[in-house]
Amino acid sequence: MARRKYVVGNWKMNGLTEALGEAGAIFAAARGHAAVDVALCPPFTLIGAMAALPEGGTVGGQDCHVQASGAFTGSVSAPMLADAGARLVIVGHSERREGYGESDGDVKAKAEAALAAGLSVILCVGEPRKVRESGDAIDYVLAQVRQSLPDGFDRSRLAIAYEPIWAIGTGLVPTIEDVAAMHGSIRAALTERIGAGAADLRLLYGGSVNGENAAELLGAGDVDGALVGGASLTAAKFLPIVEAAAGLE
Ligand SMILES: O=C(CO)COP(=O)(O)O
Repeated sequence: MARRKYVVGNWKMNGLTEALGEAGAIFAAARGHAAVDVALCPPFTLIGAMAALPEGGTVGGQDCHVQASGAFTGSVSAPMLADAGARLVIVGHSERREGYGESDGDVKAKAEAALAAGLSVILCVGEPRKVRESGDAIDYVLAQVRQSLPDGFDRSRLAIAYEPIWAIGTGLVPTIEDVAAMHGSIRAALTERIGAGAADLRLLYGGSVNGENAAELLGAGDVDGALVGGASLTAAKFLPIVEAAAGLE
């Protein structure tokens, strides 16, 4: 099974109703690139409206609770995301792991809850700067992959995003060789775990991806797409990344 390129925008805590125009422009242009899967993950408040845009497009959440419902003030469950029109959810983003103390076990439970609700999952992993500098980045990330991977999953509904924490929002990116080495190692760890089917899983790179560096990053070995933060907020910045992915098909 050939892996289709996958370009996903993570809007983080950005976006009011007026930003839906950018989403509409992104979805409309993305239709012209049939070989690339494009999705946007806005804040919870915009999911329903974005999923209902006439341009049509794939919409996701940025987090979900492990339970389907209950007394969890302020939380949103995976079935609620699906009900609002989301088709996927990001779990284990470093801003959740670091900012909200989410463990690998929590991330695994969230991924399982999302899959059970019929959503696709983008499971994030990535090392802090100190770990990169100490030379242990691959071991660190593989431990995250092994411990946060859901038990038993449909390969078409799980993607892994490698996002080195020091590259997020900083303008810094690893070398292409380091990206390829990390993605190759993640693929090998997945193969150990689930066998040859690991070749079907999409591995995304995230961290300061923009229109200028996208073609090179997306062309690295075992890189099947990008998880984009800042450059996903406008069509002008995001579409060049989609075009770079399309150019690699
Ligand atoms: O965290 C990210 C996407 O999830 C990456 O963010 P930036 O693209 O802004 O570096």
